[in-house]
Amino acid sequence: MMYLKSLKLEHFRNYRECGVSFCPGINVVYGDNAQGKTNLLEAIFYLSNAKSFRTHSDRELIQFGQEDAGIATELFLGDREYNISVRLSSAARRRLCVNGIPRRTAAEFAGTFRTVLFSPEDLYLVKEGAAVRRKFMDFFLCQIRPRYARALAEYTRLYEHKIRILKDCGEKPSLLSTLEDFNLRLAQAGAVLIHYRALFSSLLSQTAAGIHSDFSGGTEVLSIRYKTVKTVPDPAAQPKEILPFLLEHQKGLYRAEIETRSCLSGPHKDDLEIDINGKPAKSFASQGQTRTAALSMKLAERELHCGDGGEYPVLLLDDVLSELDPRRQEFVLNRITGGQVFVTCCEDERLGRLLDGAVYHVETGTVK
Ligand SMILES: Nc1ncnc2c1ncn2[C@@H]1O[C@H](COP(=O)(O)OP(=O)(O)OP(=O)(O)O)[C@@H](O)[C@H]1O
Repeated sequence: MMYLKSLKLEHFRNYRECGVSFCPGINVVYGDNAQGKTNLLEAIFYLSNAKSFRTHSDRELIQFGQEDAGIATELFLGDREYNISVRLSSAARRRLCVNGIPRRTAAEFAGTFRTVLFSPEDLYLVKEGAAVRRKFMDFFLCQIRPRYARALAEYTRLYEHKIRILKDCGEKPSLLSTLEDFNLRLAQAGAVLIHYRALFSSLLSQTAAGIHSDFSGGTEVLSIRYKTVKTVPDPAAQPKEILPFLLEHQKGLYRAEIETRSCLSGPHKDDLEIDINGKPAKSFASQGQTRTAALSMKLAERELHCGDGGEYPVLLLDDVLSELDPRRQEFVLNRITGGQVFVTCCEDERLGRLLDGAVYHVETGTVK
């Protein structure tokens, strides 16, 4: 099992100094607005990902008026104990350590333990444009498949280059001669993305549907379908089998790409179509249904992590209980089993539904 035994914060956001122990099951953190609940989850997320989910600037994490900040945890993983720590400084490079040994890069540090986060922004997974859903797929796949991460980096680089060629070819028509090579390499990297996204989506769809059904007491059917380049007959096929179909699609759009000066063909337009009871969730889901669907997708992501690594990741649920009816709240508090969970909420009256686990009260940067 993977779980955080304790957390120490020093000058992190609104925490001056704080040490807290956690239980291996569900940990509910409640308190009024702006007391430090999300900050606590942010610290745990940082230890797992070497970055915040709210800001790109580490300086923002250091308490106002201070020069450095620290986050540290004792973590159980399998039957071993790890000490993971981060030191942030406004004047020097940050220090990332596992068991006292410095890790030079985020890639070397991140992933010692895994987290799955649900924050209010994840409602965009259901309601917003396709980019959010592609990011969701990419974030998961990059963590577990290095080949995918390499293909994505290559695709992004080539895509940006191709866009520049298409923009500049009006003034410099000679640039067009390089397009063929870019298109081939884009399609090669794109075929890898499509293959992995298709496998992921199919597992995600099955798992999230089962969770959503339980969550809604059997009243709702969630379905998720992967949408990619339409000439590809079987997106789960091996990349080399996908490649000719991508090249065919690119060919069909060659003129249009030059006329519109934009890249129209490839998996950078992929999406996940999400329906609830046969209707597009984007247009028709209520707020509670949207939250249930987004949360089911995140809980499915947690199951897929477990299927891949053999351990449940630590689940961080920020402000998930509001807008859910009592039965759905009960599901969150009591039916997510198998790994450690952190849930933040505002009022403690909901906690009457909590059967097991530990409750913490956060007030102006202190945890009791
Ligand atoms: N670098 C910092 N130094 C000191 N305080 C900070 C820093 N960054 C943020 N804060 C403070 O942290 C508080 C917000 O904490 P947090 O986002 O954890 O709130 P929360 O308890 O999750 O509230 P809500 O229920 O409203 O989401 C704010 O009062 C903010 O001013």
